[in-house]
Amino acid sequence: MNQFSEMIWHRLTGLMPGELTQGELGWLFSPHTHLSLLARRRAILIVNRVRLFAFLFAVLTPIWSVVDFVVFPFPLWGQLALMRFAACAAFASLLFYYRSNGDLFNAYRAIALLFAIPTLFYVASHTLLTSYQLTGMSAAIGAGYAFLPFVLLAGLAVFPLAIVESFIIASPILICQTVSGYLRWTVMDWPTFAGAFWLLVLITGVASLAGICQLAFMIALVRQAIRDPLTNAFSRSSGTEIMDLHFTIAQRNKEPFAVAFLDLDHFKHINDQFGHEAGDRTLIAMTESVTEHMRHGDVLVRWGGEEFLLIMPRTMLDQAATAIDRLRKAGFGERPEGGPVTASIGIAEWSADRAADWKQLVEIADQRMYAAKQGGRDRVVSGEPCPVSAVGA
Ligand SMILES: Nc1nc2c(ncn2[C@@H]2O[C@H](COP(=O)(O)OP(=O)(O)OP(=O)(O)O)[C@@H](O)[C@H]2O)c(=O)[nH]1
Repeated sequence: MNQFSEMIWHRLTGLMPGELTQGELGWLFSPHTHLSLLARRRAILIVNRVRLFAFLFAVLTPIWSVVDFVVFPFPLWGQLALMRFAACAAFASLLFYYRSNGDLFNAYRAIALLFAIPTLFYVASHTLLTSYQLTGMSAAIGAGYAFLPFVLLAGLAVFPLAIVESFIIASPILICQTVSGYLRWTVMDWPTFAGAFWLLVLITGVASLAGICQLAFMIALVRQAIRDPLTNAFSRSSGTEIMDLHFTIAQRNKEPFAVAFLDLDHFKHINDQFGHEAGDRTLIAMTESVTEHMRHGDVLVRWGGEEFLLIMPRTMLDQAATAIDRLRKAGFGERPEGGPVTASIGIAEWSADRAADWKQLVEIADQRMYAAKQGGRDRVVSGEPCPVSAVGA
């Protein structure tokens, strides 16, 4: 990127709420690389918003029958009232029976169901209304029924969606509109239809932008909530959530899943001799080095003061030992008095160590870390009863 385009890029990204990092900006485009914690929180939020939407529509849809009753002849208002009560029942079912399980596909299904109800109502009511010759006030109110696709697409603004998601959700409605215009199913003349379609596209664009801004806010908020502010590693509370998630996946899919418990050696000495700030800098340097050299998909959690947990999904015990070896070779930074920062490390893998749950898995890794301390520090213990790898002790 040249200087000018870099400046423009910086200006643009500075406009995003929460000042997203370069990597996070890609998350606004597509959800496929989102962190599992972000995906889970977003799935829950989307389903909650679907239910809120369903509540509003369940209340408002039957109320409008009063207007239909005043302006439309019988049996038109009666038929519309039946459709409205059917739609109301569908919205109420969505409100009462749909719950989030934290899965994104479950959230997409909720949006699809929410949009399907007014779409069916729109098709049925539109077909019915075109069979009547309405004039005056009833024609004006009847025309209002044609606005339903606009309301639906504007409704996208309620959800924290990435660009690709908004596009996928909006395209069936836009395609249906195009087809109905092309086949002259619409009662509008061609220029009016083209103008209305253009407006629909604009509304989709603005609603998608609102959705992206919501997503950007959410990314920034989730980052603040799940990261340790000093080291930028994951905080303990989010670490437990990630452990729970990966343990369940590993158990369900019978996949390997390893963790390493890292505790820096003689860290208190750094604080005592060189002050707390030097200690902080050491922790930051250690985290940066591990983050740089760990595998994509692994997660570093600050478990306590100078204790860290490295979560390694789909990793067997020997593969975890190789990964830890690589991290140790890359180093954990330098002590203020000179010499390398070292760590005592315990590794455990759920099936090899027969851990019943993630807490037990962490407990085993913790015990092995303690064994590494007892064994003289600066070493790795990855199995009982004795250290299998003790380097540089
Ligand atoms: N600078 C800094 N120090 C911290 C932080 N959190 C915990 N500590 C310090 O880390 C030190 C941990 O000391 P110990 O548990 O005795 O561990 P150690 O000195 O590394 O000794 P061994 O683990 O036995 O090798 C304590 O002095 C804590 O105050 C932090 O965020 N910043």
